[in-house]
Amino acid sequence: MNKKNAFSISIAGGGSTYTPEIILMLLENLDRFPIRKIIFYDNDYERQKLVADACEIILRERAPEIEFLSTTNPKDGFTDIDFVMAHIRVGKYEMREKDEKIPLEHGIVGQETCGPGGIAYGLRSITGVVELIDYMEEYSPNAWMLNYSNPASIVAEGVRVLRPDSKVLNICDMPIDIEERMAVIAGLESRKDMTVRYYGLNHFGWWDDIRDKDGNDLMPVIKKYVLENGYNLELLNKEVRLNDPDWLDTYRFAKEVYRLDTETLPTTYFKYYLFSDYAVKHTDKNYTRANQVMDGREKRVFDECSTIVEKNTAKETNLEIGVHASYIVDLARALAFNTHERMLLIVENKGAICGVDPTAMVEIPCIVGANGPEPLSIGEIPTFQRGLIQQQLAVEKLAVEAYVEESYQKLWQALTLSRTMGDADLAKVILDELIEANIDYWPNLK
Ligand SMILES: NC(=O)c1ccc[n+]([C@@H]2O[C@H](COP(=O)([O-])OP(=O)(O)OC[C@H]3O[C@@H](n4cnc5c(N)ncnc54)[C@H](O)[C@@H]3O)[C@@H](O)[C@H]2O)c1
Ligand SMILES: O=P(O)(O)OC[C@H]1O[C@H](O[C@H]2[C@H](O)[C@@H](O)[C@@H](O)O[C@@H]2CO)[C@H](O)[C@@H](O)[C@@H]1O
Ligand SMILES: [Mn+2]
Repeated sequence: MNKKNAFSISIAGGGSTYTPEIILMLLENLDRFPIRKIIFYDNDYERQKLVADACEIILRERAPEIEFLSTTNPKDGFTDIDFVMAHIRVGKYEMREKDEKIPLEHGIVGQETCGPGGIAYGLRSITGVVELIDYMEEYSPNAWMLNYSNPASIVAEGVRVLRPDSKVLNICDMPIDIEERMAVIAGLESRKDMTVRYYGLNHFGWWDDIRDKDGNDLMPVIKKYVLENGYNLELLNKEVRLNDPDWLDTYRFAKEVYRLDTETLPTTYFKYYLFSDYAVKHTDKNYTRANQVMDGREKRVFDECSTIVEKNTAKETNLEIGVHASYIVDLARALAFNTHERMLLIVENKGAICGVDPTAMVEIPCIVGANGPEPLSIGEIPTFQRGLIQQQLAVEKLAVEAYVEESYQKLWQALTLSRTMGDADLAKVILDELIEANIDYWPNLK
């Protein structure tokens, strides 16, 4: 990594709906994190072009000194790079829609990262992410990859098994988003005014200690609010997802999840694992989240990019910065400037959570410096959490073993073991439909 000068960034998945907000975030943070070059890399030229053309205009207007390139050529995309920020969606929304609709057709949870759909997505993502790692190591061997391509748990396990020595950090912004909500509930300016203890797998974790900087326990005040409202902030007039009923429901539903264990505060995705009947009943199997995103975020972002390109200016753009982006800048800074910031990352357990497989890829607080993350010890956890983690971990490990060994049997076991699934025969029916749908993406299972 070139520490003396400004940094060079490759955004892999340049055509992502999140790319413009990442660019805006990087621009807003240039004083903390100087940049000399930004490259967009994607394997879909058409999709990336519109986003790239709009971002080129944004960059020209706000930071003309930054060199910009967009490409579908791996050598150009990964040469002379300090950080790869990766957010690819292998199979795009077309395949997300199938991941969601195939299980739902059989009365089983159909979700981007949970249950059979999440496993299907995992088997597609591993190939794409490993390919990016190989490009990075070939053309910029000292670079770090900050990866948030989903499903992060399965991707992290796949990378641990297939590229154990790679400089890849897997991250998620779900806990960040919830912590911002907790800070509002506790009357604080920002989540950075809190120190948290959190443990679990990605999209499958709990907070068991939250304090302000003076060490005061914030759990009681947050729990009191969550018991009635979940993480929905409408009561405080701070809700930012007013146009997004699905997310509002998910944040609100956290109160039901909380009631199941009032010692900890949960992440939202337990709605799908622990209350699957509710989740299925409240999903329209003909118009799932993939359809909502295609008609919502994707349309909004691409329409706005078109407007910028047509007007040849982004001075009045309504594109916004999200929490999704800010977290990656903090992480890149921690690595580049050895800040030793405390951050939640997905890392190998190695004893941090007692009673959980040492090779599990767990999401826990780490101190991040130039050498990468140093995980903090969590210690003993309650039986309820340990039981759930072990079961979900087995699902993720079996999915990766199935991918590596091309094993139909192990993938059937993975689907059967998912808490979202009941019956092994039904798991097999869903698996067979997923195999057919993923013919262009999955290994040939025997
Ligand atoms: N970790 C998190 O908390 C978090 C939060 C939000 C989104 N995400 C993830 O970010 C990713 C992007 O989400 P999105 O909704 O913007 O998707 P999107 O479909 O809009 O963008 C993904 C891009 O990846 C490209 N792509 C697909 N396969 C590729 C490959 N093999 N090589 C290079 N490019 C490839 C596509 O062409 C597309 O342009 C998804 O994986 C999503 O799940 C993660
Ligand atoms: O259904 P989608 O595509 O809108 O969201 C799926 C993603 O949801 C989480 O990310 C949220 C994030 O928590 C929130 O802060 C904000 O940035 O929006 C994101 C997406 O809407 C989750 O952490 C991701 O892994 C999912 O991909
Ligand atoms: Mn996530």
